[in-house]
Formats: sequence, C-alpha cells, structure tokens
Amino acid sequence: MPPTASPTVAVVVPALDEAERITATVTALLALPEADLVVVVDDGSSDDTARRARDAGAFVVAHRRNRGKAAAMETGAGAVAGWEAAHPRDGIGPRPLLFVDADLAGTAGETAPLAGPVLVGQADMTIAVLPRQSSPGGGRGLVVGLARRGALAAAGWSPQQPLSGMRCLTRDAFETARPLARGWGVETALTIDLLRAGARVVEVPCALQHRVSGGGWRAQLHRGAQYRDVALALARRRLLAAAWRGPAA
Ligand SMILES: O=c1ccn([C@@H]2O[C@H](COP(=O)(O)OP(=O)(O)O[C@H]3O[C@H](CO)[C@@H](O)[C@H](O)[C@H]3O)[C@@H](O)[C@H]2O)c(=O)[nH]1
Ligand SMILES: O=C(O)[C@H](O)COP(=O)(O)O
Repeated sequence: MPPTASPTVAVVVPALDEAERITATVTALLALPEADLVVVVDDGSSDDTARRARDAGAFVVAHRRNRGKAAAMETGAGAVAGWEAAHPRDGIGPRPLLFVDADLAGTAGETAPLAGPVLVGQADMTIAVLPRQSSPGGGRGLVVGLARRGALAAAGWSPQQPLSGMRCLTRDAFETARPLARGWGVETALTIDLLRAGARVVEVPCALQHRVSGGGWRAQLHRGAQYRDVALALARRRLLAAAWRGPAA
C-alpha cells in the first residue's frame, strides 16, 4: 500500500528575544508545503517570544535560561523526536530537520529550496546562501574567513557562507554531527563533521533577508563571540593552526 502522507521536514527555530519578528517568521514557515511541524525553541528570552510563537501556531519549547544557539538546536531536535513518537505516521521515516533563524520574518518561507534535495535523497545537508542584504553589515570577513579556511583545511571545500544557519539535514546526518559544537561554532562544525563523514553537503541560493549585525560596539562584541566559538570548534578538530595559516578567504 502506498504511504498516506508525503515526506515532509520539521522546522526548528532557535529564538532569543525575537518578539518583534517571531510572528512573521512562524507564519511564513507554517505556510510551507514542505513542512508539517514548526518548533520554536525559546532560548531564555526576556521578552514574549514564546507567547507570540505559540499564538502564531508553533509548537514551543523553552530554556529557563539562555544556553546558546547550538543548545537550542539540540533541544528543538529532541522536541521533534518526542512529537514524532506521539504522532507516528506509516511508511515514512523521521523528518529531516530544517533549521531556520527567528529573525527572517516574512522571508522565512524562502527556505523552501533547502528541503527538496534532502527529501529526495540528493543531499544529506543543504545550506542557504543569502543574497546581498538590504541593510549594510559591519563585518570585515574575519569570522567568515576563519570558518571558510577551517572547512577548506578539513575537507578541501570552501563554503561561500560558512556561518549560514539556515540548513536542512537528514536525521542520520544530525546524529552523526552530535554532540553539536557549542554556541556560534555550530554551523562551522556541522559542515566539517559531515564532510569528514562522507556526507553530501550542498549550498543553495535562497532569497532571505535577516537582521544584519552592524558596526556598533554590540555588533563587534557579537563578532568576537562568534570568532571565539568558531576558533574553539576548529581547535577541538585540530584545524585551528591550519585555518590560521591557510590561504586568504
Ligand atoms: O543565545 C542565543 C543567540 C541567538 N539565538 C538565535 O539564533 C539565531 C541566530 O542569531 P543571530 O543573532 O541572528 O545571528 P547572526 O549574527 O545573524 O549570525 C550568523 O552567524 C551565526 C553563526 O555565528 C549563525 O548561527 C546565524 O545563522 C547567522 O545568521 C536567531 O534566531 C537567534 O534568535 C539563540 O537561539 N540563542
Ligand atoms: O557580520 C557578519 O557577517 C558576521 O558577524 C561575521 O562577521 P565577519 O564579517 O567579521 O566575518
């Protein structure tokens, strides 16, 4: 007998203090035909992100205190597994996970092209490549360059946007990458660990607009934390020296 439902993905949205954008983000994700479950992980927000996400129709789980993006991703994946255990479906395996940042607002639906290649078995992980953003960023490419050179040293591949958080991956790929690298090192490590395991990783253009980090002191502090976490993830994989020595990104 043919399966009664089509394969779909489960969306996981890590969210810290995203009350301004979470309603639009969840609404856009719930309209995706490729997705039938949207889990928002409130990572210890001090605003009403959780309530708004729930009101918009998401399944919400919350950290009592802030634990960082990678921990929110792990919690979200656990919530998807729990939901699937309570809602078994015949003939289809566990849903691939589509990780989407909370700040994409109405453009979150543009993550749809990430799902197809994973659902049909062409890729183990897809990564969104964002177009030029409508507001200017204030970075100098230091974090991006470090992450790119780390992937190059590990696997001979230099991703265009190694920090991009919008990713769709099979559950096997997710398990291969666990435990995730902490904090902002998570994307760099995911790419490296999956490539090293022989997985097929593909970058896919998506028309996404996110909240760009500007040039103020808060943004520079944020970049400092990103650099620290990417460097730690590379050091744990014995790649930091090679990434420092590597070619200019
Ligand atoms: O402690 C935190 C901090 C952030 N977030 C959420 O994580 C996502 C990404 O955070 P954001 O501040 O928008 O990150 P960016 O500065 O835009 O960082 C870029 O680089 C990061 C890696 O350094 C990636 O995780 C992002 O996807 C990518 O957009 C958002 O949904 C946040 O609400 C958490 O869940 N917990
Ligand atoms: O603004 C960004 O793109 C990120 O914070 C990374 O910063 P970077 O430009 O220093 O790599």
